[in-house]
Formats: sequence, structure tokens, C-alpha cells
Amino acid sequence: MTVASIKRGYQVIRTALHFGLDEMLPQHLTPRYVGLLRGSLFWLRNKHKDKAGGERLKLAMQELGPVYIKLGQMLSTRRDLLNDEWAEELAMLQDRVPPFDSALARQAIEAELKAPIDSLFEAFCDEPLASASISQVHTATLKSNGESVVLKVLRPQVEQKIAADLKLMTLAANLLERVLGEGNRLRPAEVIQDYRTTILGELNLKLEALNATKLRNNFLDSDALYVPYVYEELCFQRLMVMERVEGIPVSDIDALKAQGTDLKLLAERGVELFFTQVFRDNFFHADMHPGNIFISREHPHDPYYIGLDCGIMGTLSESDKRYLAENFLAFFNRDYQRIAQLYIESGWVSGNTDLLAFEQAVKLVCEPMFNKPLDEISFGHVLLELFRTARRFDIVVQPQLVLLEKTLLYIEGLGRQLYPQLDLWQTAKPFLERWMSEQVGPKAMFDKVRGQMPYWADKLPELPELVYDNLKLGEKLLGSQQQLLDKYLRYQRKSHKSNYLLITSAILLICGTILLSQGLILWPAYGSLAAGGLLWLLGWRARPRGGKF
Ligand SMILES: Nc1ncnc2c1ncn2[C@@H]1O[C@H](COP(=O)(O)OP(=O)(O)OP(=O)(O)O)[C@@H](O)[C@H]1O
Repeated sequence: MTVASIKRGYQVIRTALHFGLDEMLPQHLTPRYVGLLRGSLFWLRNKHKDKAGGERLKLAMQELGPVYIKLGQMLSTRRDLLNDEWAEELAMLQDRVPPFDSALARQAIEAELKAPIDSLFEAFCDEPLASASISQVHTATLKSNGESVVLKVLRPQVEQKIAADLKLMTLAANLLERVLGEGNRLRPAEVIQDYRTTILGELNLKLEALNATKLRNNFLDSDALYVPYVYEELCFQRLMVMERVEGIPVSDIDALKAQGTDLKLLAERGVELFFTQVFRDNFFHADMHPGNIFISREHPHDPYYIGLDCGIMGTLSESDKRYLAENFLAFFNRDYQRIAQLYIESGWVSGNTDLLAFEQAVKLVCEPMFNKPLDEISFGHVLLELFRTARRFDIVVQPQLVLLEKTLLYIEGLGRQLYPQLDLWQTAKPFLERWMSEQVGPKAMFDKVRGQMPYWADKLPELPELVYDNLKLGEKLLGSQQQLLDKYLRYQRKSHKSNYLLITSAILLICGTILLSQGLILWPAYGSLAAGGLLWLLGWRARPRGGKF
């Protein structure tokens, strides 16, 4: 651990405590000695007692900078984890930041191109067109064809800053996960792992360029979506060059109305685009915020979307896709028993789930929706509520499904903003029914069987032996399962105790070191170090032995 990361760690702890985030932990996670320790950190008291929990969380993330702001934005879509108040507060986080020096932008661009800007571009504009937490966008004209282009370049040192913050986040999440125990619904390590994948994806502009080209090719003949041409030979890890597009930001409804855009058609096309990307192409844009979507200025009676920023794209497995489609169809056929069954068949909830209790819970979510007119039903909210319900039954939320739910919620919100009477079902139903019949009809079955013939011809002779081996194995496993479970529970108990002690001691040691380095008040520093050392010893002794689970 470097001095810089210790300092950053202290800064994170200080901010968390100043905003009273520790008070949000459930009581059973803060035993008395943690409370005592908290009390001894008197210089880090909660300075925002008057504010609600969600607001304090938002302000803390804002203060900690871009990496935490993006984490907050991502968490705001995880309503299966957070309550509505917290999610709404986090959704308000904005990552617009002041631009960085254009001389640095020029340097970074030339380093990637390995050539002076003037040799390839003319009229490079030093004033950026946009500036976000990860990148900055400049305009220019391409010398080779005279086309207007934009150059998107990563901020200086952004990778290092993100890597350092991610390291600390991962450490904290792993510790928290051990304290909370395996079965906890927050699963911090999983959340941070998802976040890591997302943010690292945004740091590779070459990957973004490839995604953009793939999406563009999928919609080349479409009258609903246009993706700007990407100059792949001028795209690198830190630089992306693409056609400059003109349009009206999708959130500017007044401007859209002023030019006479057919908003009903636009809203319906948005829904169609979502279903086409998910079900036809299995490649969907998963970062649909207003800054990334523009609407064409030309022929407003036949409007199309312009999609930017393909850093985060989602795909689903074939089976998830099918279960999802069936889920939508079951919902609109008002068949909640089928919905409950689908969650279990798909493996999204454990096979040991009490089917009746789960059905009842699904009924509670769905029935109030069934009483509404179709144009008031929110697909996204139903899906979200279902995930939330399934959480209680130990759902294993797939990151890709969360991306999809987020995108669906966004598309739906956008559609209704553009055209409040939008009937999602009427728009989506023909598409889904057609797709399902292609997946499960006799022709689909025939095609699948034909495709798998060579595999089965190869495997069939091994089948009797495999069946026999598996039966034998099952017999042995049953006996050892109970023993394993008992051992596991003992291991968990010891591990929790040891983790509490080790974390507390780490906090004490960090605080002690920082106080000592500042040389202001020495007795709390020595006190913290001594107590930290003692707790470390106790935690070390209390750790479970005999291998890992
Ligand atoms: N091809 C383009 N033509 C015109 N403007 C563009 C183009 N690409 C990007 N922009 C402008 O730059 C802004 C930022 O671009 P983009 O969203 O790709 O960057 P980002 O760093 O990923 O931002 P965020 O963090 O908000 O996702 C866009 O909102 C848009 O205004």
C-alpha cells in the first residue's frame, strides 16, 4: 500500500464519517466496540445530521469525485438493492466537470496518432464541444475527405486515478462482504465488480469504436437509428475519431415540438429499437442517458434517433433472452403463476424456493398493475419490482439483466415523456410474439436439432457410462453434504468474528498513522496504534483455520 493510497483511504473514511454514512449501517453490524471506536474518532463527527440518508450519500459521493459519482449513478439504477429515496437522490448526480487544458488534449491526441494534428486535421477547435469526467470532445475537419469530425480524448491520468480508487473500493467491498456474510442481499463485492467492468469499458475508446461500428452496421438500413461513422484507423485506446452529427438533444422536447417532430412515431420507434437490439441483435446500448441520444433535424415527420457513446453495451444469453420474452408475454396475459415458474426455471431464483410463497409475492406485485389501463403500466417498473421481490427469495441478479432493466426503464420513461399515451404493449407485442414463435415453433425446433446433430453423434456412445458414473457420485455426495454444511457454518462464525476485529484494527492503525504524521495530538495517535495492534493480534488468533471454503 502506498502513502498516496493510505491518504486517499483516509480521505474516503473522513468523508464517509463526516456525512454520517456509518449511521446507515444496520445495528447488528455495529457491535458495541465499533460504536466505542466511532465515538473515539471525535474529530470526524457527522456534520450533516439535518439531512436525510439519501442526500448525505449523494453529497459524500459528489465530494469524493468522478469515480464515486459514476458509482453513485450506477447504484441509482439498482433499485433491487437500494430503497427509492436513496436511488432517486443518487440519480441526481451530475458528472459535468470543467474542461482540461486544450494543450494537454493536443498532446494526448498527437501521442496516440503518432503524428501532428495538423497533418491529418484542419480547423481543430481548442474550445471543447463537451467535457465529461472521463473524456473531452473537440471538433475538427478531416483533411483526407473534408468531413466534419469529433475527436474524443481521455482525460490525462484518468486511468491511474480510476485504478487507485477501484483498488480501495475493491478492498473495502471485500471486507464488507466478509462482515456481512455470504447471504447478504447487498453483495458489495459483486456490485464493485460490475462497476469495475463498466468503468474499465469506458476507458478503452478502441473498444467503444468497435461497439459503435457494430451497432451502426446492425442499423445501416434502419429508418429509426443512425450511429455516426467511426474512423477506426484513427481510433486508439485513448482517442476516438468519428463523424460529427447534428441533432436535437432528446430531452429538449420544446425544440422537438417547435420543428414539428412526430412525437408518437418517435416514441414508438424508441420501443421498437429497444426490442430489436435486445431480441434480434442481442447487442444493446446500455448507457442511454439524454447526453447520448439526439433526434434528427431532417424530415421531422419521419424522425430518427442518433446514438452516441457505445462504451457500455449489453448482451444476454440465449436462455435469458427467451425467459425474458416469456416473462413479458406472461405478464400481459396476466399469468403470474407462469411468471413465478419462469423465474425458477431460468435459474434466476434458487430451485429450492417455496413456489407457492413466491407465487403469492409475484401476485402482490402484479395484481395492482393488472388493474391499470395498459398505457399506464410500466414494463420497467414491473421488472424492477419482480427483481426486488425475487431478491427476498435469493435471486441471483445477472449484471446483464440489470443493464437491460435500466435501459428498459429509460426507454419507457423517454417514450412516455415524448408521447404520454404511448401503449408499450401494442408496440412491443407483435415483435415479441413473432420472435417467440421463431424460437419455439416447430421450425425453430427442427433447426436446433439439425444444428446439434454432429454433437450428439459424437456424445451418444458415452451416454450409458456417464449415467452410471453420475448415479454413483450422487450417492457419495449426499452423505458428505451435511458434514460440509456444519463445517461451513462453523467457519463462517469464526470468520465474521475475526473480520470485525481485523477491520477495526486496520481503521485504528490508519487513523493512528495519519495523526502521528500530522504530529498535532500525540496521545490519541499512540492510543489508536496500540489498540489497533492489540485488536490485530486478537483478530489474527480468532481467524478460522484449516483451509478456505
Ligand atoms: N459524433 C458526435 N457528434 C457531435 N457531438 C458529439 C459526438 N460525440 C460526442 N458528442 C458530444 O460530446 C458529448 C460527450 O460525448 P460522450 O457521451 O461520448 O462522452 P463521455 O465522456 O462518454 O460522456 P459521459 O460520461 O456523459 O457518458 C455528447 O453529449 C455530445 O454533446
